[in-house]
Amino acid sequence: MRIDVVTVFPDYLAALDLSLIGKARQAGLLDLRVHDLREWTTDRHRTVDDTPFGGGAGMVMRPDVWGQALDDVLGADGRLVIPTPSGEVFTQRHAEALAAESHLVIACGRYEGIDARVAEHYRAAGREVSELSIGDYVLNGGEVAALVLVEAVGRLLPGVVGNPDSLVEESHGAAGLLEYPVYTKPPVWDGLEIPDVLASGHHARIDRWRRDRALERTAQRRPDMIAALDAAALDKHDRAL
Ligand SMILES: Nc1c(O)cccc1[N+](=O)[O-]
Repeated sequence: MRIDVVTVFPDYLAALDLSLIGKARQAGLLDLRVHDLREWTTDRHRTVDDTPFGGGAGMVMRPDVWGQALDDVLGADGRLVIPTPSGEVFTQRHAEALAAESHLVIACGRYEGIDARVAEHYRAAGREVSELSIGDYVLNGGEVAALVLVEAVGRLLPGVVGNPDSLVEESHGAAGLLEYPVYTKPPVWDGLEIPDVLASGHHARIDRWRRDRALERTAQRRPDMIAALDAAALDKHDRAL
């Protein structure tokens, strides 16, 4: 997969040289390219923004500069992704869908955002344009969201995560539940012991205990996820909880 990130702060994406994503890039599993939007400016001051029509505080990023950049970077197969507080909330389902694409282009807005005609232009040209939010809070730009998107999508690519089984039981995974609590050595720490069942070696009981804790945790913290569960996914033991 190829992912292009276009931003006025390319150094912000340096963290993607580290850890699993960095290793995936070195192994050729992920072709990640970061571009400075100012490369597409034509004026002496390398201007990327201007005042908003209709008035109001802040500045808006210019459609002409973004259009030049995205025309060059999208190529024939790029799917445009725009991190924005006004987007659909990004979920694991979005990550899975984006991981199935061959080429993503992430346009990182700053200031008050990118002129709305940019998304409109590429939708009118028949492109898939995903405006996605990583959460209901205010950031200074899309770069942090781009880091989240690249990591969430990149780790799903074949060969990136060492043990693909570990992708199955995660929070927001196939079961649609939050992850159960995890424990490791020492068996007693600060006077706190691990749950006995986890040291029992009885795998059926351990599996049951883990599902019970995942259901309880999800019901307490994310009742919306419980409500979204397919009833058929709950067995009679689950319903008795
Ligand atoms: N929340 C936010 C923002 O304030 C600015 C750019 C992108 C996002 N977001 O993706 O959630």
